[in-house]
Amino acid sequence: MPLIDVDGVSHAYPAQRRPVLQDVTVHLTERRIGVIGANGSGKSTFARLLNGLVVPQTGTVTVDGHDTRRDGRRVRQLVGFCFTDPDAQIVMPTVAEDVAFSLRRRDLRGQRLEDRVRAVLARFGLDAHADHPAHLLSGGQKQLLALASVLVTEPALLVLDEPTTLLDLRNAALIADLVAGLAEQVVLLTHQLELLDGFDRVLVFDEGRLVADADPATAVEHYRRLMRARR
Ligand SMILES: Nc1ncnc2c1ncn2[C@@H]1O[C@H](COP(=O)(O)OP(=O)(O)OP(=O)(O)O)[C@@H](O)[C@H]1O
Repeated sequence: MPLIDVDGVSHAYPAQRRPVLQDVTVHLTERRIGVIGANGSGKSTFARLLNGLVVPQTGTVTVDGHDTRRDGRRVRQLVGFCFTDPDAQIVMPTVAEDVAFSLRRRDLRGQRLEDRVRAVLARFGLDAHADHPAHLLSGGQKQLLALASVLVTEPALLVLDEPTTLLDLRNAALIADLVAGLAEQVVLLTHQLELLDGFDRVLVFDEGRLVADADPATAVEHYRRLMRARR
C-alpha cells in the first residue's frame, strides 16, 4: 500500500479567515481508512489534499514519496478520486464511452480497448447498459459508473468522498460490497458510519483538526460524544 504522509498541514481557502484544516499530521499505510466528522469539519478538504486538488498553504502531503505540490501529475496518476455527485465526473455520452475515456492515455486501441471496457462494466454490473446514455442511469448506477471509470485507470489509492449519500439501501449496500472487495487502498469519507465496519483505521475531524485516530468502534464513539456535547 502506498504511504500517505500528511505533515504539519494547515489550509485556509481564499477569502476565508478561519483555517479549514489546522496542523494535521498523519501517516497512513492501511488498506481501509475511514474519515468522519461533522459537516464542514474539513473532511473533503483533507480528501482533496491527497490527490493534489488542494495544495496546502502550510505543510506537505506526499503519496508514495511524491509531493502533491511538486509532482501533482504523478500523484493524480496514483490517486483515483470519486466525488459525491457522480454527474461531476461522468463526461461522455454513453456508459462504455465514459469508461473508454478514462483509458485515453493508455496505449489501448480497437478490440483490446473494447475488451477492457466490457470487462470493467461486467465487474460493476453495468454490461447491459454499455451503450445507454450515461445521464439516463439511475443515481446508483451513475455512482457505479463513476467508480468504474476511476478504477479502470488502476489507481494505487482510491479516495471516495461520500459515495453512498444519494443512494437507496440496495445501491448503498452494492457500493459497500464493491468497496470491501477492492484490492486497492481506500480512503472513504462518509456519514454512514456502518460502512466503516471492518475498516483498519478511522480518522475523526472536528473544526479542521484531527481529533481522533483509532479503530472504527473507538472513533465512532468519539464522534458521537462530540456531537452529543454540541447539542
Ligand atoms: N473551494 C472552497 N472555497 C472556499 N471555502 C471552501 C471551499 N471548499 C470548502 N470550503 C469551506 O471549508 C470548510 C470545510 O469544508 P469541507 O468540504 O472540507 O468539509 P466536510 O467535512 O467535507 O463537510 P461535509 O460533511 O458537509 O461534506 C467549510 O466551511 C466550507 O465552506
